[in-house]
Amino acid sequence: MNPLHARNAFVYDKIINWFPGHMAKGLRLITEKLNAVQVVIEFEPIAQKKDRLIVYNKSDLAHPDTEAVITKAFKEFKGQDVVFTNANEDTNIKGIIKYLATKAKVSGTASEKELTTTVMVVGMPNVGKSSLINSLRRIGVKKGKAAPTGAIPGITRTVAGTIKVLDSPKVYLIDTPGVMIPHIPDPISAIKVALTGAISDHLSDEEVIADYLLFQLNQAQDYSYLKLYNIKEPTDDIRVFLPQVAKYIGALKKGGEYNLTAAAQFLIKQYRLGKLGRFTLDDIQPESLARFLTKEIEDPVSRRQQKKANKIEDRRLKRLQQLRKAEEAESNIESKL
Ligand SMILES: Nc1nc2c(ncn2[C@@H]2O[C@H](COP(=O)(O)OP(=O)(O)OP(=O)(O)O)[C@@H](O)[C@H]2O)c(=O)[nH]1
Repeated sequence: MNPLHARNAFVYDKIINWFPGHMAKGLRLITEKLNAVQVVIEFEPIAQKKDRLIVYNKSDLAHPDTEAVITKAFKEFKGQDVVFTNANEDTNIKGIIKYLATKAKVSGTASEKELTTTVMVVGMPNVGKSSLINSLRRIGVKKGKAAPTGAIPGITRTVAGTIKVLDSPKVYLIDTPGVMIPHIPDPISAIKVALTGAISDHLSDEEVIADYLLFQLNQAQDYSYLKLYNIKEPTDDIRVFLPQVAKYIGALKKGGEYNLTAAAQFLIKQYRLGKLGRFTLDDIQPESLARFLTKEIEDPVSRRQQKKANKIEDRRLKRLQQLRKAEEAESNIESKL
């Protein structure tokens, strides 16, 4: 095998903006409903004021070494527990149910009081929110699918009603549509997000995503693609790589030319299914995680979003107070009549 002259860095400068109407609506509904829940299961930070449980789902696809580093960093810099799950295999689901049960509070009418936890599940499209809810339901109440799932982002379109995942105490979950920040400022992050399936593939060029995948594989000196697709020599050139993959899968256009888009789509799908092995796209070193977790507090986008969410929450509380006052005034009048 010839030594590979791999690229030192991946160069890409396209900014991807994807914030369809249903996401804007979803974000609004999530913020509005936040008052009604005790716990938020998050796939990324959104609700600083609530009890939060951060879930790293699809842990079966990530590099196994990353779990310990992430757990330690979240504990150290955020005092926050994280859970690693595989929602398709019900891995680590029992622990989540136990945690949610500990958060139950007394609710209901005076005659029928009960212990309840209401939980909102939030995160980017395609991270497995609905799959996690179904898994919690399978384990908690031994019941089948309640939330629709699928490999295309945007399956869940609205903030649905509650789904029971435990009987005693009662634990209810609220599924939400996948939401993203409207603007991903860094083009490489946008490719990573696209690779995870959080944005529609056609928005970012599939061949660029496949090129990034090749770059990552070569950086990790993971040449499993040679055996997988019957390729003789490692390459870091997507123009050399894609035709060989197209040949392997028999993707040809009408004139007999290799269909490179089909080859790129195939590779992306293989990555998402874990066929290219378990690896993590982000740099999960203790130092870079420390930088990320401390920067998050300073991130102007997060702060702006938080400020906006706080404002909405304050407005809702004010409105609630006004309504209560109006109700009290009305009942005073009625009692005098
Ligand atoms: N390998 C693996 N795949 C998973 C896991 N959880 C979910 N998936 C798959 O990921 C895809 C998306 O899952 P969903 O549960 O629909 O994701 P979602 O976050 O609800 O998606 P939106 O409705 O778009 O927000 C499906 O094809 C699932 O089978 C997991 O833990 N491991």
